[in-house]
Amino acid sequence: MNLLYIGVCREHLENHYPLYHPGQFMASHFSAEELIARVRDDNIDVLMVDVIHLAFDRALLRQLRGQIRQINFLYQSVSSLVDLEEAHHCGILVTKLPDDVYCNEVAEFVIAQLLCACKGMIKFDASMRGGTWNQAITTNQSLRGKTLGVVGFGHIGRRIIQLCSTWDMRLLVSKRDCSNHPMTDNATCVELQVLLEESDFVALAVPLTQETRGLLNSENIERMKHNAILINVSRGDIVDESAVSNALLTGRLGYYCADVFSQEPLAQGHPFLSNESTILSPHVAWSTEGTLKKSFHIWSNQVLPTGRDAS
Ligand SMILES: NC(=O)c1ccc[n+]([C@@H]2O[C@H](COP(=O)([O-])OP(=O)(O)OC[C@H]3O[C@@H](n4cnc5c(N)ncnc54)[C@H](O)[C@@H]3O)[C@@H](O)[C@H]2O)c1
Ligand SMILES: O=C(O)[C@H](O)CO
Repeated sequence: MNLLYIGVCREHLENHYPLYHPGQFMASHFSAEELIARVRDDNIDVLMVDVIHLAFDRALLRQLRGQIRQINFLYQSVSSLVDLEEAHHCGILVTKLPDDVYCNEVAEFVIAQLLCACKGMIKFDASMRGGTWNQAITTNQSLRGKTLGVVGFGHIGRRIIQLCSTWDMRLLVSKRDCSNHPMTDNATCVELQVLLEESDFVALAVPLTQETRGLLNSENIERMKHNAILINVSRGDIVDESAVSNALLTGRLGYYCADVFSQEPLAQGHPFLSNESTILSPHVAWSTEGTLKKSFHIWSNQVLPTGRDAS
């Protein structure tokens, strides 16, 4: 079998799972034509995918039909990355990580982002490294008595609520349908609009779908409290990044903490990089030493042996 690793951090793979299947490596930026040519020229039959800028849509899958047996994602959530029905028609097996490999770690990361923003960690640290002892560079905020709103109540959203349930905060969640469970796990289920209007901190924990793309647009950002903190570990395109940048510049939003971006890696010169009210990380919320090992192990074991096809 011939594997092509796409957008994978090779150093992580080598450090945490030296038993990985040998294969070729490709960076994450390329056109559909380049991918098709590479697959054909190197007789690739399995794609091992982490960061990628293309979606495996109908047209691309049809071009890969007959050559690629499997697309194996190092992701829990692949809804926005591949047309699953078409892949099935094309005889391409799509595999992904199970849903609960690292939801705890992502929830912990959200809390780290929240604390960093509320406690001014980055600003105090930068000011000290700049040689000043300035206690007034920013002001700490308490979490007690504040309202945290979590959009999406799946594996990650539920874990965030669980972890925060002893902090004397008011906890809100928005789900697609609250009617059966208005109160759950110490959190009150409300409509998105209410959550945005009443939360001091908003964390996004929804998949990228047609419904959630651009969910945090300028109109919805306007609904948020002045100086609110917005946290995004879900997918970059769930927010309108330029609306967020503007809201940070005008002081409408207090902080944007983001682990995910519309385009990854984030382009040099992106407005988020020069804004003091962003806290940024390179899509690592999921990756602790333990989850890296576990994920690489599961991912490698999912590779279909040669001779077996997707059916
Ligand atoms: N940054 C990272 O390292 C990292 C790691 C894992 C997952 N993620 C992202 O986080 C997302 C959430 O992960 P999860 O494990 O909680 O997924 P999940 O599928 O367990 O939960 C998502 C929840 O969102 C709900 N939902 C969907 N559309 C909604 C909408 N319009 N309004 C309200 N709720 C809606 C779903 O019903 C579901 O309950 C993933 O889809 C992925 O994009 C990021
Ligand atoms: O969806 C996922 O599993 C994460 O974003 C990890 O890349």
